[in-house]
Amino acid sequence: MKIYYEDSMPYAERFFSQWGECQAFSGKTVTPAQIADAGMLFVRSTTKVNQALIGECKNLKFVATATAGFNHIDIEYLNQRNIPYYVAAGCNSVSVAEYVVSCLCELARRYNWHLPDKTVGIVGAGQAGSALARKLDALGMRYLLCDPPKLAEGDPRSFVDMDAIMQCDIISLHVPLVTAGEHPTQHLFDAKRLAELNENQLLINACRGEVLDNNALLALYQQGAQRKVVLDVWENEPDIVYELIPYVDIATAHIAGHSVEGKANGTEMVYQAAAKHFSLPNSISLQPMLPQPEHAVIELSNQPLDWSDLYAVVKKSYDVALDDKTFRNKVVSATDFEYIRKNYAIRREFAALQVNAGNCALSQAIYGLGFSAKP
Ligand SMILES: NC(=O)c1ccc[n+]([C@@H]2O[C@H](COP(=O)([O-])OP(=O)(O)OC[C@H]3O[C@@H](n4cnc5c(N)ncnc54)[C@H](O)[C@@H]3O)[C@@H](O)[C@H]2O)c1
Ligand SMILES: O=C(O)[C@H](O)[C@H](O)COP(=O)(O)O
Repeated sequence: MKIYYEDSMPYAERFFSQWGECQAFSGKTVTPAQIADAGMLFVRSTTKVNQALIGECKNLKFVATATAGFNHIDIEYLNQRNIPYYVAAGCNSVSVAEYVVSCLCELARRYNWHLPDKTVGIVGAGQAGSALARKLDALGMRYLLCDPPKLAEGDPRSFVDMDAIMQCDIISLHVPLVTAGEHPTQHLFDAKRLAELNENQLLINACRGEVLDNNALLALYQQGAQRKVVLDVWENEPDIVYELIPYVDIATAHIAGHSVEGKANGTEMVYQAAAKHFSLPNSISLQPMLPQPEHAVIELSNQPLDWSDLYAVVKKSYDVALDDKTFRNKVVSATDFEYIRKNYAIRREFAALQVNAGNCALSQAIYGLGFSAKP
């Protein structure tokens, strides 16, 4: 059975070639004819899987995406054709949470905030929102969760409504793009909600661009309003509202989930799911393929720790300010946006860094964030 995979899936060749003939394609240029004989189709979010692309794939038996979001897949169409599909749920939740932590540390330094004084409103308490909550616990920060679907399912955690979220110092969005139904998220932050925020609150969007009305935000800025905003995702990527970039505090190119582990987990999860579906061999594991991290050990045990040490450890592992700088200097077109995503620097998750931080409240916070203790 012929396997096609999007060329942005790391380690795909090594995982899938054991099962037979497999071929990479570019999400940007793929044509229906190119994948017409596909038996399995593995993608990331830049390939739109719909009738236009797979209408002629008569032998297609399985579709999978190595991403958490799946709004690029026409599920109704797959269901109509009885083609099973798989989503790598949670593959990059730690990466997204660490992106948000890096933003918090960067902005705490910039605005002289003491993070434990801040309350965070997490909208969407799924994999990424929950991973963030665990990191906030480590930092001693208070948070509220808003997730009406989870509440309706009987999730035992406490949930609040959007009115309570709007009172939080920091609001972090982790919902899927949902355009219809009982709990839509498209333009959840519309002109009205954006206007209701005050200039000291921080709004972070690292889920889908369409959850925040980008033109409404631009209009607000152009009227002279001050808003603290972090945008990793944008409406209409890659051809985004470029005029927004100078106004926002941190601007990045949809890379919150792009740690080495976050992307590679997606490929491995797709491999395991396809192996299970077709009863294929599944003995290849990801861990030995991962590269050694650059800053393997940080020694802090000989000094009294303060918050600046914690920020420095986070920065050494992942410095979102560098991504922001690259973005600001480079992005004036869709091609630039795509270029940054395709050529993104190697970024490891906190766990890849060993820290010897001694034993005090802040060293516990460092380990709680996910950094490994030096043996
Ligand atoms: N920037 C990135 O690189 C990046 C990386 C991963 C995921 N994402 C995006 O973030 C989204 C969330 O990721 P995840 O892994 O946590 O997915 P998830 O499915 O585990 O969690 C999403 C949560 O949002 C909740 N939700 C749905 N509608 C809601 C609403 N109206 N209000 C509040 N909550 C609502 C769901 O019940 C669910 O618990 C993905 O769908 C994807 O679009 C972006
Ligand atoms: O939904 C997800 O998992 C993320 O948004 C992911 O980073 C998107 O994947 P990409 O566009 O890199 O294929």
